[in-house]
Amino acid sequence: MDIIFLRGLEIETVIGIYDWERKIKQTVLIDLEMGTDIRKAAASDDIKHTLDYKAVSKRIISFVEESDFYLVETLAEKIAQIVIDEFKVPWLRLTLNKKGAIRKASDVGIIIERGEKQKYA
Ligand SMILES: Nc1nc2c(c(=O)[nH]1)N=C([C@H](O)[C@@H](O)CO)CN2
Repeated sequence: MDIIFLRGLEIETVIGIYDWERKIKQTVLIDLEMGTDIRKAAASDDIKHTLDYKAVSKRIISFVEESDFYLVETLAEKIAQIVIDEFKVPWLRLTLNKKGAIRKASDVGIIIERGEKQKYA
């Protein structure tokens, strides 16, 4: 299985469990690894034979900007489901970093893996 990755996608959104967090936008950083088979695209040199990482990033940005979840868990799970369902990705690993949420920590967040890693011949 090959991997297409997207790192450091920075998006402003409403996220958090406290009252003050419901009134402001905070930054989340998203890293995504998506399982795929890149060989057809490599052989044809044609975007239609691969996962378009620009299309994925635009969809995630638009979803996250409009969202207002309480937990990072919920936001991460929803993003994962969109990528799997709409882009036919069989496996992904998603890191959601709510940078600055913990005063004495540089980073805090969640890493999830969903789907099955494929074995290609
Ligand atoms: N497991 C989680 N713990 C916490 C979350 C969360 O989303 N998942 N959120 C908060 C607050 O919103 C925090 O980010 C603000 O400081 C606390 N714990």
